[in-house]
Amino acid sequence: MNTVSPAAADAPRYQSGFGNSFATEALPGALPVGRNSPQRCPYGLYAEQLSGTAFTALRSANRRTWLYRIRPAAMHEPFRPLDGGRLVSRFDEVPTPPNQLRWDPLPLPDAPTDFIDGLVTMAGNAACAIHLYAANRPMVDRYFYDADGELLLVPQQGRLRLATELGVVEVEPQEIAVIPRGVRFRVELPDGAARGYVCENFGALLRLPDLGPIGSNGLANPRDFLTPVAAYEDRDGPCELVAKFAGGLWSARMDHSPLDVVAWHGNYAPYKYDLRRFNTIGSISYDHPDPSIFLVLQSPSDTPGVDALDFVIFPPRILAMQDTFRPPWYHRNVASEFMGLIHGVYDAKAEGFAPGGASLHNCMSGHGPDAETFEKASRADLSRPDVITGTMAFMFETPAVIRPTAHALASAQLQADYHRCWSGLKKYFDPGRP
Ligand SMILES: O=C(O)Cc1cc(O)ccc1O
Ligand SMILES: [Fe+2]
Repeated sequence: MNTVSPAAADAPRYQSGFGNSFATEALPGALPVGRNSPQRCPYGLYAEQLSGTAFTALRSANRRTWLYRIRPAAMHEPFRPLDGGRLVSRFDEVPTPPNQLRWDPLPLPDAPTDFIDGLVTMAGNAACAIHLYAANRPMVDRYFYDADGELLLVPQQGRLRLATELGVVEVEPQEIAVIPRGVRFRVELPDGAARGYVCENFGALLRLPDLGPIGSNGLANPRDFLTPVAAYEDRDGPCELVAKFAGGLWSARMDHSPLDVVAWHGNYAPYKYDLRRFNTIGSISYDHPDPSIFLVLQSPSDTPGVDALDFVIFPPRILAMQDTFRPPWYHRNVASEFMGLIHGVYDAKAEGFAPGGASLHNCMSGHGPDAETFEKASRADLSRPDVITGTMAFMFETPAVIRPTAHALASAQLQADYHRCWSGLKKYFDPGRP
């Protein structure tokens, strides 16, 4: 039998809310009533629990989902090692230089390349791995899951259609998707080719930050997070299941699609978010605030107030601060900052930071606006607000040093002359002129 449920074939449908307890069924009555594991499930389905946190995690942090599926996830041949290509998990292959680093965009491939084969690891540490992807083929009869971490996908060019066990999520540039650890999925490319960034979060699940004095609304609002409704494919035939497990890739044969979940309920599920919905907050008096006001999602650490990983964006905004150098200040940060640009121009860099490119400013490495931006902003007319439009940059930030891979440091896209963007900064100091 080879059928797909309507939600697997049609435009994706979603349920709204962040971390909610959702319940969804692709066939009426597929969810057991009043219990998770009845002696026999409706429609002859198997019940399976997918746990994303320890069984005993506090209720506020506990995440699990009950799946009602055609066959349990256990049904596959043994995994065998698969060549990981440019995907690496060791971040100690080469010394990490304290240099400011910047890369041009990854070229789109010429050879047929699916999402998995198109992954290139740029950098990482114990908290996360940062990959780029560039692909031009859909995954056909090929499925993937990541046992090492949750995947935060940041498309930069082309849409992704993520057919997952829990339903279909479609994202375009300026939207993000999060696929929980262990959830199986296939990536289709509605626009033929796609490029973007992936942050593989090894730590606590991404969550919305507390808002403190901002109050009960603002930044990324929970209702703008969308989780798919149940959708399944009842497809028999040979396929491949690729796992990322303990740092390596593994491949197993299956004789049916693993996307066979007819109904599910729980709070461990993929979601998407449109970054254009972010409620950006900033200074309306003076000074450029810390970029923590642009925090979308955080992976908390065991130290209150210090995250193991932050996902921050730099969206369109209006700068009206008075007697203020409006772009980011020059700074050195105890945390390490990996940045990408989805669209437009980033306000600290006049040139060289292209959409699809990346930069890395590690712990205590000095950085800030390039010379051209400094000259302009230090003379700008502040009686008028700067309306920054048509841009979307982002940052993955961690307290641990972000270590580039050997491949990233040797890559043709690394800009050898990046440091020169500051070499034109003039010496204005004059002890005789306060
Ligand atoms: O380095 C960067 O461009 C990111 C950044 C932006 C900002 O507004 C303040 C601090 C910071 O690290
Ligand atoms: Fe910075």
